[in-house]
Amino acid sequence: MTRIGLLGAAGRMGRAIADAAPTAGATIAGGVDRDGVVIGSHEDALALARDCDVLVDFSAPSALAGHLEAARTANRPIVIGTTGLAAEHHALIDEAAADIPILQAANTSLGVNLLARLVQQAAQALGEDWDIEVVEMHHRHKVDAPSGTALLLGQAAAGGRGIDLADVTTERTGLRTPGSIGFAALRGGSVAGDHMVVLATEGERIELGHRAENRGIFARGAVRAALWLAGRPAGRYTMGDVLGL
Ligand SMILES: NC(=O)C1=CN([C@@H]2O[C@H](COP(=O)(O)OP(=O)(O)OC[C@H]3O[C@@H](n4cnc5c(N)ncnc54)[C@H](OP(=O)(O)O)[C@@H]3O)[C@@H](O)[C@H]2O)C=CC1
Ligand SMILES: O=C(O)C1=N[C@H](C(=O)O)C[C@H](O)C1
Repeated sequence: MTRIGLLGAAGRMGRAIADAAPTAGATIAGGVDRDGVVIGSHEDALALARDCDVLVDFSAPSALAGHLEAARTANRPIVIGTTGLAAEHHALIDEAAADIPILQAANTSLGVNLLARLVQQAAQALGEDWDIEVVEMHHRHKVDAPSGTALLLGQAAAGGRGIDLADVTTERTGLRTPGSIGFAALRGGSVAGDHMVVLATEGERIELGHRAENRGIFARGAVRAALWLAGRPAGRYTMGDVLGL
């Protein structure tokens, strides 16, 4: 059975993945966090990487470089679910993906990845007189905003229009810029993750959305991604590859 090494093991997602693994077809080889061992006996990410088939990282952007280094040194595949990644983090992932298989996904649920396809199609079918706004709500503990998923959905919409998201993100004051894609982030309570893409024009609007009822959907998706990634050649992969979308 595939043995997962958990990075960020003490966190909400780390615990959810440890719970989901046995029924999703994997075992947990061990888990480490900022302060070392959480599950098993490995002292750090490198020791864990050497003793597992695939790493799964749901921690924080500041941990990414060290986790990639451990995966590379031990020659292990790694699933990265951490969000809040900047361009420099994506550059590190691209570089490491020359040597090892890496799957980076802002959202590992089937529903959100299908939603991204629907958003892409809708944006492609509708003209620029349809304004696009992405609204998300998460629990009070979340630190990054907009969520990684909101950005993923924004990128899907921009892709449908054949443009780069970076070129059409908008300021929140003054008159709305035509063709821009806007974001709104709400934080509160225990919301596992709600996302809504609103496409609005004069007289009508379309709302395409997804609500996560618990973290189990992300955890099962992460385990599925890990099973899929183990044994692949070096390269950078997406949940779309795993799910055949
Ligand atoms: N791709 C997806 O489908 C999903 C992605 N996420 C993302 O996963 C990440 C984790 O989410 P969540 O579990 O809720 O967050 P938590 O804060 O509960 O867990 C993160 C864990 O990582 C640890 N950590 C932080 N920095 C470091 C570091 N430098 N080195 C080692 N460990 C570190 C934290 O330790 P400490 O508490 O000491 O800081 C904590 O135990 C977030 O980026 C979130 O957005 C979440 C859900 C789904
Ligand atoms: O932090 C969370 O909880 C979540 N983060 C991911 C994101 O930023 O999109 C995925 C999910 O929405 C839950």
